[in-house]
Amino acid sequence: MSSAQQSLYVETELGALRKLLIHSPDGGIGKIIPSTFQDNLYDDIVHLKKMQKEYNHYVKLLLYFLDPEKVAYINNCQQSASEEVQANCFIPGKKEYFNSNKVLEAQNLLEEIVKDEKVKLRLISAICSYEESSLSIQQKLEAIQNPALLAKIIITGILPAAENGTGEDQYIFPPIPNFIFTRDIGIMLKDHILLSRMATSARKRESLITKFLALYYFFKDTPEKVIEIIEESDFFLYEEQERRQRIITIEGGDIMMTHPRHLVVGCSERTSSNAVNEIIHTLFSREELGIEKISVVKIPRKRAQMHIDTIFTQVKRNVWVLYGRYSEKIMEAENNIKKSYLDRLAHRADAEKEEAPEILQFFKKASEPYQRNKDYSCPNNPTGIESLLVQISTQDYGCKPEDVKIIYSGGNDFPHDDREQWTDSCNVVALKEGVVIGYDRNDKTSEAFRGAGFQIMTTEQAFTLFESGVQPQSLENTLILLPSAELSRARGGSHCMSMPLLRDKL
Ligand SMILES: NC(=[NH2+])NCCC[C@H](N)C(=O)O
Repeated sequence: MSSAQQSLYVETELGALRKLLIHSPDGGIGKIIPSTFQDNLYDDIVHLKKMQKEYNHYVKLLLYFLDPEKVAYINNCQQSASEEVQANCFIPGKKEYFNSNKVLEAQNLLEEIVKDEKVKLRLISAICSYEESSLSIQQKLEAIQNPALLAKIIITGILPAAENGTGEDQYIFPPIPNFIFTRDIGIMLKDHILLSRMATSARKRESLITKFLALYYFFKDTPEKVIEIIEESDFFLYEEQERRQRIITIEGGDIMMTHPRHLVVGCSERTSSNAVNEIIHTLFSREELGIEKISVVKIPRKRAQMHIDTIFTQVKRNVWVLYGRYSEKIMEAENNIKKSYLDRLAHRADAEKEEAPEILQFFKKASEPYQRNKDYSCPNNPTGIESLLVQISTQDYGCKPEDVKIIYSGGNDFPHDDREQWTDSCNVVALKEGVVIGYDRNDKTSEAFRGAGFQIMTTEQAFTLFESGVQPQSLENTLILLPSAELSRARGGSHCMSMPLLRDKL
């Protein structure tokens, strides 16, 4: 077992975070133009430098918790007289980059694997054929001897002037601006990884890169732990229409290991129903995973709620943050109030009654051998998302029903609930149980956290606290707020920006 492999394990959303995969906003993002941001799954063009600055707060916060020595290194760089050194310590590929083996940067790992000539050639040919590049582009890439540069080009799609002989930077591939959302590219299920199968062409190169990282870095010696789910072998015999129905797409934002025996899977704009079906079969058949229960959360296919982690995330065993409009408990009443409000705002299509999310559960005892044709569906499904969350807290974690707290986006107060869900109020990642990262712009949600007994602090305040000697791991019940003016425009929060690789067991 390689050392990378030994330390990969995630069985909850809450255990103290020890290692994760991230990707810092790269130059490709700065090349998106107004006519392409939608195709790139953004809702605006962003100011790259400001976005990177905001992201650096996130990185530094992660380091305080996961790798404090690197914070000392970064602080040191910040004191340098050279602005370049100050900036470079956050830029992957630069010699000043902090290089942590706890907060892993995808670009660095890519750099690592392309040092192997065989892997390099394979990856280049896979990407060039996916992107339909010319032979000459492929040859230019093959000729690059600097692995850091190659990794950067593969991600940003920009071949610098010095490498292409034309005297100008050349855009050889489209950017992959959503690669910052490492949550979506793969999912750790205990010591296995389930590879995603991105739903949109804007994110397919990310899947390809992730597959290479899984096979040639993380699971180099144990490829059997890499789980891939693809369409059946006769898929290509069907007509277009039929094929569309059978397609398998999976994105990590729809998959949560909420408990070592319980997996929650979203069926959404991004994760297809066929995929959900196959996930159930595949994971139940992998008895070594010990997954007994799979809850499927079917949500309407909407941009604003493209994955289930845009609707809810877990904060503590008994605490969740949820978009109230999707809670069956308040949906009915809320719908009526909103309808009258929206009606007054002229003919808004969304004034129509919301489509309700639906929960389906499947159960297989770990000791029972798996049978493909057996029906594992459960008879009494939770009536909606809120009941599911309460069920996880009470049945899986043994909390008392009266102790379960649901914190609602925007305090469940319209229109703040909708506004703040849009800027990822429900998308928080736990650094440890009860200590989560959110966005500073979601004021009403922060108030709701405060009301539920959490202290709220900005990253700046957290850093000052840690510098004064408070141990990050000693924090309890805290929501830490990231600056988010630019980051939030990419339509993802801290949960999306993290792919946990190692968490303590609870
Ligand atoms: N897990 C998540 N919610 N990820 C958010 C991804 C946002 C990204 N712009 C996309 O549309 O793909």
